[in-house]
Amino acid sequence: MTDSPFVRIRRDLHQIPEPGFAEYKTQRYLLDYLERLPQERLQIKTWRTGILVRVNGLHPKRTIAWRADMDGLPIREETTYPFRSTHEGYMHACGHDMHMAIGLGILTHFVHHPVDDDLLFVFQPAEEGPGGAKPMMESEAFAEWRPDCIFALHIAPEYPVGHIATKPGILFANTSELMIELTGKGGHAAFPHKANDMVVAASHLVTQLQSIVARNIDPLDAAVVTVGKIEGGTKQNIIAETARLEGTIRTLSLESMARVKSRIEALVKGVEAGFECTATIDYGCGYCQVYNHEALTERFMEWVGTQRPDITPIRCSEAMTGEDFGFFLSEIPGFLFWLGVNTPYGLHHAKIEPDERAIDIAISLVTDYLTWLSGQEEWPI
Ligand SMILES: CC(=O)N[C@@H](CCC[C@H](N)C(=O)O)C(=O)O
Repeated sequence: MTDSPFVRIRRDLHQIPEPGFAEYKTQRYLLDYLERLPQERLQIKTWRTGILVRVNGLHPKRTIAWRADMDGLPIREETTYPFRSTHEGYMHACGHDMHMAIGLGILTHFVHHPVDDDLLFVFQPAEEGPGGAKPMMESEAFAEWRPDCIFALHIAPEYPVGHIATKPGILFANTSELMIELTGKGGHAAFPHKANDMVVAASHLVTQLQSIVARNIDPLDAAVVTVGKIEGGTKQNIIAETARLEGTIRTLSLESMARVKSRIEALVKGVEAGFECTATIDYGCGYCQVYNHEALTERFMEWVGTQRPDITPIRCSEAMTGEDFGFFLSEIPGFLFWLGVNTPYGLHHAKIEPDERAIDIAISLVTDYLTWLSGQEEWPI
C-alpha cells in the first residue's frame, strides 16, 4: 500500500499501457482525474489522444509548460508487481506512467497554489513512435496556448532516488527508425540453388550494418545502428522469400545521420546485387536531438544545488536515447532532465521496476522550481 495519491495513479496507469495515438483509456483516465479537480483556474483541451491543460495564473505575463508523454511499449511485462499491465503484450517500460503521474501531481499543486504566470500541461501521445510532439506542436490547439518555455523529465534507472542529471546543450541524440524489406525467391529447403534465401541475405546485411559505426563514422562523433527485430520465412524447411529488419539509427550530429543513411543505402544495394533480391528502405519516424537551453539549464542546476539540499544534481554526458521532446526544444527554450529511479533493469526492459519514491520527490522539486521561476522578473532566455 502507499499513501501517495500519485503513486496510486501511477499504478493505475501502469495497468493500461497503450500504443502511440491509441492512448484512449489513458486519456480517459487523465480526463476523469482532471474533471474532479476544482475547475476555476482550469482550461482543458484534447488533441487526438493527448491533452492540453492550462492552469490560469494570478497575474499572467508568461506561460510555462510542463510535458509528460503517454504511450506504452510492445513488451510482455515480467515485473513482480501485483499491478501488472492488463494489456497483454504491452507495458509501460519507459516510465511514461511515472511521467504522467508526476505531471498530474505538479498540475494539482498549482490548481491549489497558483503562481503569477499561466502554466500549460502537455500530455503528449506517441513518444515511442510515430512521434506526437511535432504534430501536437504544429496544432492550432497548441498554437493558441503556445508557451514561453517548456520542461520535462525522463526516469533514469541508473541514478539513485534523490538524484537528477542533465547538462546544457545536447542531451539526447538525433534518431531515425529503419525498416528494410528484402524480397528474393522462396523454395524447398532441399533445393537452395533454385531459390534466393532472404534469411541468409538478412543475416549478411545485419552483420554489414555493424561496420558503419565501426568504420565510417568518426569515433568522436557518436552513432548507433541497432537492429531490434528480424522477421523472415514461414517454416523450418521452406527457404524464406522475404525478410524484414527493423531498427533505429542514433547520431549526435546531422552529418553523421546523413552518412549512416548513405552507407545503409550502399550496403543494401550490395545485398541486392550479391543475393539477387530486391530491397526497400523506410526510415519511419525521425526525431531531432534534445538540445537543452544552455542558460536555463545552468541556472536550474545552480538552483537545485543551492535550494534543494536533499537533491543531488549531476552534470551527465549526452545519451544516445531519442525523445521527440527535442522538437519542442527546437522552437521553445527549456530543458529535460533525468530523474533517478534506481532499478537494475534498464529502460525498455520487461523487468524494470522504478523506485516510486521518485514520484513525490519530482513533484516537489518541479513545483518548487516552477514557483521560483514564475517569481523571477527576468528569465535567462
Ligand atoms: C526515451 C526513449 O527511450 N525514447 C525512444 C524513442 C524512440 C523513437 C523511435 N521509435 C526510434 O526507435 O527511433 C528511444 O528508443 O530512445
